[in-house]
Amino acid sequence: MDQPKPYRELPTRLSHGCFGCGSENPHGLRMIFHTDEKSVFSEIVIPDHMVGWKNFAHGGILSTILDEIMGWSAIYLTKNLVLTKSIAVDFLRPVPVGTTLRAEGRISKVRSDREVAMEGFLLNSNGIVHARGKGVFALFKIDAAMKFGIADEKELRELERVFNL
Ligand SMILES: CCCCCCCC(=O)SCCNC(=O)CCNC(=O)[C@H](O)C(C)(C)COP(=O)(O)OP(=O)(O)OC[C@H]1O[C@@H](n2cnc3c(N)ncnc32)[C@H](O)[C@@H]1OP(=O)(O)O
Repeated sequence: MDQPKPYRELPTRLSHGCFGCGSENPHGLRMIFHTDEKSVFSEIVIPDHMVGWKNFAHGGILSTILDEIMGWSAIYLTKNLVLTKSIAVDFLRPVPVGTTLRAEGRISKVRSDREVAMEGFLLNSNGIVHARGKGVFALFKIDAAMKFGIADEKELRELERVFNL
């Protein structure tokens, strides 16, 4: 009999246009996320058209992936919606386009009910870290998210339902 997997996919495949995770954005990264309940992770192959220097992924794209993984980690692990307040990225090794990367995010410190510090990592298939990020995210309950216009009400209610926000 198959053993249950120690992780599961997050229900983030909602039809929206986010550059990082939107299933309906043909120009985006279309990231899919999994969790082991302590962190959130995603496997991604950076397409050729996101190149910077020859063969190396553009640093802005790597920063976006770190923002996205930290953002979804913050949503899932704190049960709030988020807006990025700040991120800082260390680019440690170039990332060749076309190779599989693993992005991982986790909580660094919950600072208040309105703010969390996160950390994120981009690793190659041997577990070597190519970039790491630190981010501060504003936390929003559904009503505040509605007031801020983060998404339309239908989408927010769907997020509230699937993530038990
Ligand atoms: C899908 C998941 C993927 C995530 C990855 C992608 C994420 C992104 O790219 S997000 C886009 C980039 N980030 C942004 O655009 C954020 C821009 N920044 C902002 O909007 C602001 O700086 C913000 C809201 C974070 C903090 O605002 P700031 O001015 O410091 O707040 P502050 O002055 O204390 O409060 C202003 C008002 O907002 C309210 N407010 C601020 N923060 C919150 C909060 N967390 N919850 C509820 N209300 C809040 C305050 O109560 C206050 O309301 P009022 O005027 O009625 O008194």
